[in-house]
Amino acid sequence: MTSLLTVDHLGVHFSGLKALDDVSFSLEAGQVRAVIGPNGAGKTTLFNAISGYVRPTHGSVRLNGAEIAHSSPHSISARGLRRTFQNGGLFPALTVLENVMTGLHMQTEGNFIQILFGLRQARQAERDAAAKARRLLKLMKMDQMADIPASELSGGQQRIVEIIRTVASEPPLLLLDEPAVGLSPIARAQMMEIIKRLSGENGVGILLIEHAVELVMAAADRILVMAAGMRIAEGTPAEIRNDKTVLEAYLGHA
Ligand SMILES: Nc1ncnc2c1ncn2[C@@H]1O[C@H](COP(=O)(O)OP(=O)(O)OP(=O)(O)O)[C@@H](O)[C@H]1O
Repeated sequence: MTSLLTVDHLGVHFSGLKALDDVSFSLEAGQVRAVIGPNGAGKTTLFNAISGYVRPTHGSVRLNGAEIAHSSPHSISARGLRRTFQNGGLFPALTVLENVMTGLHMQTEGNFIQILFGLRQARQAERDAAAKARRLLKLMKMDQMADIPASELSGGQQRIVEIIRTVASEPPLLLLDEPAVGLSPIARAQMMEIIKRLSGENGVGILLIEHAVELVMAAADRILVMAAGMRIAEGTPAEIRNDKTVLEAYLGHA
């Protein structure tokens, strides 16, 4: 069976430095895979190489079996792989609802001609988009924030809205870069619930970089551990917790 995402012997070299060295793994629909490792392990480089922001030196990345390793970020995104960034911003002056609706426009841009020539249909499309955005916000327990400007949200709430905006277009594959960084314990629990719901109920494949070990252990189905650009371990949370190489290389004790 073809996996949703297959990363095969992927390498990224920066003038001699092997930021990513021969990394392989796969991700299935409905699965959450975490990537962990100390600073400089190559996690961000891995994300950049998968999403087209960095050109791989070696190896391949396949999305539903189709090679995407040398495609542009735009074309990779159009094929259904979406990502968030560590400092990805919302539009501060727009309301939470409007921000989520910007994520839906990707789906409706095919209706451009309709928008030009059929104002009535366009208004209906806009109403449908607003209703869908509200449904999503309600599902993620953010509906009470819908009509306030994004600038008035806390950092953690902004991150949650950014994820809702990213998933509004229903991508089959989502890359989340440190979704829980700087979140309060409550927001962290909410984030974990959102991640589980997206994968479990909506079947989204999720790849996430995360330093919060408790979130990783609770939310991930499988974990990839990296150090110095290389994959040093791969397995279920229970396997990783007891892996001697991981304890030595990552957690600093055995
Ligand atoms: N554009 C670049 N040019 C040269 N070296 C780079 C570039 N991007 C990353 N590196 C180097 O590649 C290595 C891996 O960096 P990367 O940012 O992928 O690690 P990381 O695991 O994401 O770290 P962190 O947890 O600190 O974000 C580091 O040594 C980094 O300095």
